Amino acid sequence: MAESIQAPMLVYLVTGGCGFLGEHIVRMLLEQEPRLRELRVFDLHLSSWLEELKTGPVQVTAIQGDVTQAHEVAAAMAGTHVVIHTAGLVDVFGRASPKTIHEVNVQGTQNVIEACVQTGTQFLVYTSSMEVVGPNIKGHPFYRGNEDTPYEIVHKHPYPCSKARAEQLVLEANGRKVRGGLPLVTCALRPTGIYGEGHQIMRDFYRQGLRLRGRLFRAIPASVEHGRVYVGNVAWMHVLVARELEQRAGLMGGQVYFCYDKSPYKSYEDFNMEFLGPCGLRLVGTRPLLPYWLLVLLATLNALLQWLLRPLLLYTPLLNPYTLAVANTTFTVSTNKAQRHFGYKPLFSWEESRARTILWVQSTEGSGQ
Ligand SMILES: NC(=O)C1=CN([C@@H]2O[C@H](COP(=O)(O)OP(=O)(O)OC[C@H]3O[C@@H](n4cnc5c(N)ncnc54)[C@H](O)[C@@H]3O)[C@@H](O)[C@H]2O)C=CC1
Ligand SMILES: C[C@H](CCCC(C)(C)O)[C@H]1CC[C@H]2[C@@H]3[C@H](O)CC4=CC(=O)CC[C@]4(C)[C@H]3CC[C@]12C
Repeated sequence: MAESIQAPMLVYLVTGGCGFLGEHIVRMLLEQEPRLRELRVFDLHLSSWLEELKTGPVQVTAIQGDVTQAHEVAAAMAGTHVVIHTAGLVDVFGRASPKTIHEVNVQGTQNVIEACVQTGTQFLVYTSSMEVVGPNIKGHPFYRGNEDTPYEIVHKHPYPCSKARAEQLVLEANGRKVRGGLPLVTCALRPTGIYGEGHQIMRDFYRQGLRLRGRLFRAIPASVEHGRVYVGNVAWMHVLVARELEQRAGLMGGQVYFCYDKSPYKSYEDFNMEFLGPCGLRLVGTRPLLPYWLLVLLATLNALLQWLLRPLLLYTPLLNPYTLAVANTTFTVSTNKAQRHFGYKPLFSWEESRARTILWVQSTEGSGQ
């Protein structure tokens, strides 16, 4: 992508551009990519906020489509230079079947890769996940790990299985010849747990706390650390990778990068309190109120109930054996690979990320957002 002093010429496509992360990527591209001529936003469900973006200098094209449909993906991608593939089915609660998760996350990604080859799109940035590495089902801690830290990867749950397979497909596709004969350059980003404006689970905890007269009850020991990353910084890393892939194809092609910033390492619940506390909630207990064995029992019961009730209704509580294992296992990332390879520095400080998230949580009260 040669630097141009003339009219902007690049066409980008963001799959899943109407989701939590996707919206931030779309807005960030419009703010931070001066070479953009057209931005295509491809999603199963188009959001109304896209309309307001259509009045700016960049042509924003909304495309309602399904990544599992190869022809829809290929049609949307014709003539694009870069694709940021963020669409995915994020489900660790049993809302979707393992088959559907596989179709969207794995087959959908395969369709994006084949469309790159078919249409001549040369740069592909994939939103992977830390879940590709862990936590594993044995509960082994990953403490301040980086992209090269050895870790026993054991997947059973459909979501991490699908993200791992999709990431592998993306990395293996690096170097394939696309239409016109140039090599495909791919790269995968692995965010830890993302937070920020639009984070639905945060909003759900907030509402639950309001219902419980301003209280949440500690379930996880404060000593279990989680790595979290602000959505604006995740979006910024995507934009930067997309921008740098051509110049640094040899270095970055086929690589994975953890997505990180300077958010503090804390337990899942203590981290959420950084935002929910200033919104008037309080976390009750310095230690978990229930013993761990009882939580395991409740989680197992929930899984059993989900299975029994499935013919009648979808029972999808937050607590299940998988979410309990993830929440109860230390998983923190400490790396500078993205900084070394393409000069990434978080765009938003921790203070700013926190302030923005608090404002958003406050704005969701009674707003039905
Ligand atoms: N939320 C998190 O903490 C993390 C998310 N990720 C990854 O980031 C990506 C985005 O996740 P979120 O924004 O949190 O989820 P989200 O559910 O808010 O966004 C996903 C978007 O993909 C779209 N989509 C789903 N199925 C589709 C299909 N068949 N065709 C076209 N579009 C489809 C949805 O409509 C939605 O707009 C996912 O790939 C996820 O695996 C990775 C690490 C952490
Ligand atoms: C829902 C969990 C917290 C509730 C625990 C309880 C019931 C004891 O209070 C969440 C704890 C950790 C979350 C996951 C983590 O942030 C990593 C993720 C990465 C992704 O790619 C997708 C989302 C998620 C799996 C995230 C999901 C919610 C938690 C399990």
